[in-house]
Amino acid sequence: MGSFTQNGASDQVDEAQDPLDKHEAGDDDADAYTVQDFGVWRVLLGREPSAPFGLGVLLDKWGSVTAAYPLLLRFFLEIYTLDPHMVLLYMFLMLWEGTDSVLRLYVSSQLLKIIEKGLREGRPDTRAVVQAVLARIAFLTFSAVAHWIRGHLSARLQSRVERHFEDFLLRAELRHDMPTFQDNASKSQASASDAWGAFEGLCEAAQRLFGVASQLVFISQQESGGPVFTLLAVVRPVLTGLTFRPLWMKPHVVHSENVSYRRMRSVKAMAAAKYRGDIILGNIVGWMSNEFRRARDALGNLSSKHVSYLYVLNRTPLLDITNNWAGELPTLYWLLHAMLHPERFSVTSIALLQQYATSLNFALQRIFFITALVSKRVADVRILYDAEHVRNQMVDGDTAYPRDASDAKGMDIEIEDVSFAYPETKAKDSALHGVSLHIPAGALAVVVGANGSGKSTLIKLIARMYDPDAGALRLDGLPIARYRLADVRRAQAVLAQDHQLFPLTLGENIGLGFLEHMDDAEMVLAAAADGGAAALLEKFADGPRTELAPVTTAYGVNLNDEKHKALKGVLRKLEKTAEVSGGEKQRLVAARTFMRIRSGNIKLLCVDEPSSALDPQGEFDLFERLRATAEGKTMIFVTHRFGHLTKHADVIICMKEGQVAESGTHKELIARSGEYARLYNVQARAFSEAGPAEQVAKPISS
Ligand SMILES: Nc1ncnc2c1ncn2[C@@H]1O[C@H](COP(=O)(O)OP(=O)(O)OP(=O)(O)O)[C@@H](O)[C@H]1O
Repeated sequence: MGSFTQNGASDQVDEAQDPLDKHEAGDDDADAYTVQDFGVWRVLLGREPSAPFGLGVLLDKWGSVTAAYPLLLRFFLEIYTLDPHMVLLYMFLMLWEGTDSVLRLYVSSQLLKIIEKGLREGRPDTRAVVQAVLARIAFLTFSAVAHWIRGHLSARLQSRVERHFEDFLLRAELRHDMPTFQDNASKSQASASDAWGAFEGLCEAAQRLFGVASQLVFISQQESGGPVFTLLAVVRPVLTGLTFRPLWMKPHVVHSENVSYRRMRSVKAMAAAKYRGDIILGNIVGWMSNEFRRARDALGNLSSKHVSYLYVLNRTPLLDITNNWAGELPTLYWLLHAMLHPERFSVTSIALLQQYATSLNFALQRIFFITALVSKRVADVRILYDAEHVRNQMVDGDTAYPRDASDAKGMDIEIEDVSFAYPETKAKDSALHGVSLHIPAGALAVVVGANGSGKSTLIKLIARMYDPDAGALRLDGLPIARYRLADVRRAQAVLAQDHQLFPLTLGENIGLGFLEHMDDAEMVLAAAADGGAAALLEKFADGPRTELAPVTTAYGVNLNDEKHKALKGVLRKLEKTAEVSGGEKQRLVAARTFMRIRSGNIKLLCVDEPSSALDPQGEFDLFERLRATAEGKTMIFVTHRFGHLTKHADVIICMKEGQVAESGTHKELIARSGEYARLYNVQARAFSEAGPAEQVAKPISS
């Protein structure tokens, strides 16, 4: 018999053959990759240009950097215009810090030379020593001050840049229509912090390049340095840099196939607060401990250290040996030089040569590291700007709605042979197929039908959240897609079952229905009363100014000591969230719709079962007020309850399996004894079979 569990974690350290193995690199497969295991990790390594010592990769990356020049120019100009003075000063200080090493070398070489001269002549030149020491102190002081100023500038500039790109990304994302938003491929992977990372990283790369260039020039011109020494000192860092190919620089995918490791992780995840109730009630504490221990024992010595670390361990020691030998070249040069020109040699020159070699080695190694990062920074900038090129899948129209200033208060809706499947279920079952119906302006339509029959989908198409795949949907005689989307939205109010409360005040949550009067306290309170939320507002001390779920910024650190009880108390009171019940939330959302109806622009009101959590009286009151407030406008109510609404309906549309099963008035549909009558009778029977008390709520009779 099959099992649902990954049982026997202990005997499953060795896993079955990975099905991905068969994708191993083939010569003609552009996307090929190879599979390697490191500890508990399986790494799929993408193919890269093969070149000796990674030189090809390096050139390739620089190529991509130069190709991105126009984009980088835009990026820097955009940041520059945020605060030109601050940006220029920041960049100047960055470059200045780049010369830090060469200035350090210069100052200490001067000091060493003066000391040596003093030692040789038997009497130190006090004046020169004092001057050199003062120069060194001045340089160190200036350096520290420059660093301090840059730290301050960096904190401000970073926030400025991040906010600027947060705004950019927010605008790019907010303009997406529903299908685009739901399409994962259109989601930007960029973040505002990447923007700052790119700016800072690129400035740092320039700083390092400047620093290395100045060191190379300085050292090659020194008496105790020279071009040959400079060349030899460069060999080791260049070799190390070119052979430096850590995992993070390679295109790769990491995952773990190890059942024991995965089991350990999932049991550990089960300790989270949200599972605690189920764990206690299910009495599975003992099982969890045993399972964890079994998995732990099965893993034995297999390493689960970060895969980057394990990857580096895997490389041949020959590279390290060669690099270390290359590092000895400057020493060999000194020895040779000392043997050939013993008169030119001194302790100072040896100290200086050593300093030069160390400094160059460090600076050049940093350059290779930074170079690897530069191409990532450039890619980040590209991804950032790509966010604005995502095209909406729905095309906006250019006709104003309404087309004329007619007195018609309602919206005429014609649907002809419409079919539609949700983007993520394309090619599978359609949510609607061959739907045709007509709701005249000012009519009250009630849509009924079983779960999943397509009622909400119909509303979503009328509200142009999606476009039909086939057929025509006309508003006031013109295809909906011909109208400007913003105009259509302004003329519609949709109250559905899945609205959310925003992390704003209660008043704002209502006021958002009519932006121009959002701060009109009187109007907000009146809308709250219509939505049945007036009593709720009074419940909170801050009334409409209450924030239910304030944005949380507060946190405390190291407050466990008794001494910090007061601070802990303050933290507990800060940014406290408040709760409302499901029914109260629906009342607040309904109040927002009443606010929207008050805008005076509404020609269509769609109400899609917004009352699932309301008590019967609340639901009755809500529907009555909605009908009264939207009198004369077209109204579409989606409901499962056959009650007072169907009595008032001009047309009832009965949906079944994505199609209109039938439509007509209540009387007509009951007389037809079709799907509507069947659904109606299911409810009616429940009432007629119940006792007399329940019969009070009996549905309307035919
Ligand atoms: N966002 C979505 N993505 C994919 N399929 C969806 C989505 N929303 C609805 N569907 C599917 O479309 C079909 C019609 O759903 P719809 O929500 O219109 O039904 P409904 O009649 O309003 O149902 P209910 O009475 O349960 O609210 C269902 O098969 C449903 O699973």
